[in-house]
Amino acid sequence: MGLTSANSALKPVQELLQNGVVPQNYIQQFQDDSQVGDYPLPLMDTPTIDFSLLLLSDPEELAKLRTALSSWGCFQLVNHGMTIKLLYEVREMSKQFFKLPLDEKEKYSSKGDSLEGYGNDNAIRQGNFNWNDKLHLQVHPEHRRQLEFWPEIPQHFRTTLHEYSVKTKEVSESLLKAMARSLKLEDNSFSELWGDDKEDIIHARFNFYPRCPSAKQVVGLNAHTDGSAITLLLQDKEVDGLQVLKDGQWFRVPIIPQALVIHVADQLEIASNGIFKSPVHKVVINPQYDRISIAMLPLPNPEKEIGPLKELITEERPQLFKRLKNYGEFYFKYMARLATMERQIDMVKINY
Ligand SMILES: O=C(O)CCC(=O)C(=O)O
Ligand SMILES: [Fe+2]
Repeated sequence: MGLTSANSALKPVQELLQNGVVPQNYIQQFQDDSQVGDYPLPLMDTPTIDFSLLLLSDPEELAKLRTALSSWGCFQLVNHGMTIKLLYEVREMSKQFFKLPLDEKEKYSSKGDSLEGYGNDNAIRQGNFNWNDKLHLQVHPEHRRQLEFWPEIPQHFRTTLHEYSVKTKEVSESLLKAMARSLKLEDNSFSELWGDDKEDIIHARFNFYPRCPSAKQVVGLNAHTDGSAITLLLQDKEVDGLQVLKDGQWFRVPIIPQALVIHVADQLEIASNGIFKSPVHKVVINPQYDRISIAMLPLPNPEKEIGPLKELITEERPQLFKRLKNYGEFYFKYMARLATMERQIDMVKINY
């Protein structure tokens, strides 16, 4: 990689348009029109799942959940108990952080090859770059927080993120139980895989997608699956852009302001022996409006070996994935494969 491209890879995307020209690294070679940002795509019509009914083990809601997890691999979760005020504050503080002057944000820049901090992933990408800046923070367990990456401006950032992390943990634990129940398994079947309650991990990824006059030529996040167990995504309340792939067709994910978009991620697809699907998704860019999103990513402790649950391995459904530790490391190592639309998780299949 030459000096210029290395520099523009590391420079925040937000700073790239000062001379009005999109750097070549960011220009995508789309194979067909349906890949382009404003192509009219159908809306994802997966059902909305009511968290309060899952807590009551409502049989219809559990059946809806199971269908959503094994078809789309994602759904919209409502009545999750997070207040409108909390969701408002999380979205607001994200917007305010990315609006800060560059030198203020750079106090929290990622160092070396650390995942945490402010910056973008483009330095580790081969192929075309993403029109996305991020702030990545590990929020759980609390004793592993690296507070030097946690913004002090806006003022309530740290306390609000703490509150949001605690709620995320509650919701994700209950969701994993409901997911197990939807397969007629013991409540703790998935969560036991994650390891000690104090050592399981949650990362937060704040995404910022600056508006771009050449929106049709760039991509916010290239097609990918998430490397966590599940993802709880808070989308921008006004600007859409998230798309999910199902049976070879892209669908737009509608905005439901009070909902969380829940994705099955790779480590849950592995644990469910492939019954639940980790969906390929991507983000397109808006020519007029900036977009934010906040992805909360619960995952097992990397020390813990994970693999398909014994109860889900049968003669009709033989073991699909290998057992392994530290899926995250593997996921990042093969990140570049995303450009070819191959999922990293397919490489840990027994018959790969
Ligand atoms: O911005 C979005 O809607 C999706 C973000 C996402 O896919 C991610 O952070 O992994
Ligand atoms: Fe994602």
